[in-house]
Amino acid sequence: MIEVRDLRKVFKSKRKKVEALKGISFDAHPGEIFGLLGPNGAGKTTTLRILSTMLTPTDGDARIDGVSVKDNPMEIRRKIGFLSTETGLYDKLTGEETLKFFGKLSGLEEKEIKERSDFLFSSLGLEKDRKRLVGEYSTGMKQKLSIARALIHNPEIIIFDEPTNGLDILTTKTVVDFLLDMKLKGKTVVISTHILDVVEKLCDRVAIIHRGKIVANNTITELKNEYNAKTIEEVFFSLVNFEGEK
Ligand SMILES: Nc1ncnc2c1ncn2[C@@H]1O[C@H](COP(=O)(O)OP(=O)(O)OP(=O)(O)O)[C@@H](O)[C@H]1O
Repeated sequence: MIEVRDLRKVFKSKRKKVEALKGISFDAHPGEIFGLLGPNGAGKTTTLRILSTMLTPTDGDARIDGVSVKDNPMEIRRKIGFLSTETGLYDKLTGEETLKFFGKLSGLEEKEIKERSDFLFSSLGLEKDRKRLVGEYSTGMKQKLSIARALIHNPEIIIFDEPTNGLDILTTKTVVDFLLDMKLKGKTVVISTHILDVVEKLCDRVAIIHRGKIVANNTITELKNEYNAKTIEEVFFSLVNFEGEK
C-alpha cells in the first residue's frame, strides 16, 4: 500500500523558485491501479520520483507498506519497480543479458532470474527477441524491456511514469493488458499519464493533478457522476478550466 501525505516540493535555483508540489495526498491499495492524470508540468513526474526515492520531498512524506521514503530509501527501492521516462538500457546487451544484469544487481539467484525472465518475455510479447541486441530493438520493444527490467525482482509495488507514451496501439494494448494482470495478482500499481484513453481502460481510481495540487480523486465512475460527464476527458477539461478561471 502507498500512503502519500501532504507532499511538497520546491525546486530552487539561483534565478527562480518553482513550487512543483503544493501538498499532495492520496492512497493506493493492493489490487488497484491508481492513475495520476494531469497536463504537462502538473507535477506527476515529481510525485513519482519522490515515491521512488529519486528525489527527496521539501515537506510531507510518503509511506510504502509503512516504510517512509524519507527515512528508509534503500528499503523502498527493494520494494518497488520504478519505470521512468529515462530508464536506461545498454544497446550492446541482448534482452536476455539485460534482465540477467539487472536481476543480479537486485541480488537474485540464476534460477529466479531465468524464471522471471521467461515470465516477463512471454507476457510482454518479447519472447522471440530475447536473444537480439537491444540496439536493434524498436521504441516499443525497448519500452517493454524497460518494463521487464523494472520488474525483474517481482516487486509488490509498481510505479510507472508514462508507461505508454510514444507507443502504437498494439504495444499500448500489450502494456495495458500486462498491468491489468499485475493488478489481478494483487500488486499496487501507480501510473502517471496524460493519455485519457489509457486511464479509462486501466485505472480503478484517478487523481487529477493540476499546478501541483490534486483537484479531484475518485473512481472513474464517481468522477463522471460528480461532474455530470460522459468521459474522463470531459471531467478533465471541466476541472482544468475551472482551475484556470480562478
Ligand atoms: N529539476 C527541476 N528543477 C526545476 N524545476 C523542475 C525540475 N523538475 C521539474 N520541475 C518543474 O516542476 C513542475 C512539475 O514538473 P513535472 O515534471 O513533475 O510535471 P509533469 O506533470 O510530470 O509534466 P509532463 O507531463 O510534462 O511530464 C514543472 O513546472 C517543472 O518545470
